[in-house]
Amino acid sequence: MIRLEQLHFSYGRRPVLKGLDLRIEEGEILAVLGPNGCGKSTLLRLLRGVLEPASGRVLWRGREACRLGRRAMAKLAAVVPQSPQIPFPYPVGELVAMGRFAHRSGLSVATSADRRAVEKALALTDTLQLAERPVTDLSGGELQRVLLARALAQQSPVLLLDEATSHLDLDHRLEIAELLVRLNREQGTTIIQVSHDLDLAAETSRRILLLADDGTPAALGTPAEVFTPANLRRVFRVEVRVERNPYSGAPRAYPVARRERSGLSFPRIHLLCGGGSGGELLRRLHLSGCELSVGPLNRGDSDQVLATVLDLETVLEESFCPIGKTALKAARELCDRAEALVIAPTVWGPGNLPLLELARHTLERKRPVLLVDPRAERDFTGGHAWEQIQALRKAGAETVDDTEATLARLRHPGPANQRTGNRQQTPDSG
Ligand SMILES: Nc1ncnc2c1ncn2[C@@H]1O[C@H](COP(=O)(O)OP(=O)(O)OP(=O)(O)O)[C@@H](O)[C@H]1O
Repeated sequence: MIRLEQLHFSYGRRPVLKGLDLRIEEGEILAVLGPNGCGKSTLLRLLRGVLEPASGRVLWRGREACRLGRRAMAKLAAVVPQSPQIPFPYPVGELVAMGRFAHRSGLSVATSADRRAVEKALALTDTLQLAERPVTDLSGGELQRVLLARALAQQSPVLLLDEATSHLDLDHRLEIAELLVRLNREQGTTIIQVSHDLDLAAETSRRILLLADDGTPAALGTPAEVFTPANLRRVFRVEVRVERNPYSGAPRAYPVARRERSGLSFPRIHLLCGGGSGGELLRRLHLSGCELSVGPLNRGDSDQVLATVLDLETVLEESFCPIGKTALKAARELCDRAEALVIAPTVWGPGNLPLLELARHTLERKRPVLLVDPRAERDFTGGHAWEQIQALRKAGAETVDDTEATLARLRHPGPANQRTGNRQQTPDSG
């Protein structure tokens, strides 16, 4: 029904949309998602023919959108705009009746069909009680429902919605979402909705077009195909965990954390931790935007669970098992790829003692090793771990007090600063 062919658009010299190819079939529900300013509303304007592409075409049943004319377009598509300026205090009923203009000629009076369409649209959007109120007095959410009523009164086969539920309370948001799905199912209305509500888009749409911030298409497919942590991270620069809504089965994206863009001087870091000693370091290093790998960690260890949530490259060892040769070898490979090794304030026992080999190995490769708040009292190996830690310090491992100091050190490419100097600790000093 609608075809976009190699669509490019610029405002002046500033390109906004680049290379969009898309087919929208009759009866489809398509959501267009993407960061602020990526060109979603511009795409709707191009679809309506209000804007003309710089190159490429927008075709409605084979006819170019920008050549269709206002009345012909209104018969094909009704629009719910993002934030319209309505300067005149029309009564709501009158504004909704304006949706009928494509069906009327000149100043002809409203027919009973027009009146029925308006009443039905007011009823469906729960705005009948607002019919006499001036539109300028409405709240944001009421106005959105009235604008949807105007679009419904138009009885066009296609609805173009630009963030049409952004001001609605939960009850009305769900009601309008259900209404759109019902219109689509019962009347075959094609719906193209721009939204920032990822979950609602996934619940109601059959396909999602994800635009990147440079206006290129980043992904197109079913919600399950498009909602992957990698796609959403790339487009929104946010770490998300994708789960399924247990009631509807639709994918649901939970933001885990925003990645800071200010990088560390060491773009790739390996972290040794375990037993919860890595919690804050894992989160903060991950947020810093560096590539973080971790392990070996025993399955089920709380640090391992957090590393999985954060989608980190992790070397695993079986639950409650000492760190074995295979895991150690895999971790050594990750250490070789890292520019720095951080060792969390871990409790040392015979099971994880071999990890300290990784620190020696990293120092031999002339890469920094940071020991975060090491303490003799955490050594449960009869002094072996503490002995090795002291040897590591002599060989150049740096001591840092806490997570903050670790990040501060990693922001600087040079050797340890005075605060992170090798504080001597004896088994008694703690
Ligand atoms: N009339 C205009 N003239 C010049 N630039 C414009 C115009 N309209 C929009 N832009 C710019 O084009 C880019 C895309 O705007 P658009 O409104 O399509 O983005 P959007 O994805 O809908 O954003 P949002 O999610 O914030 O609503 C933005 O950088 C915007 O500032």
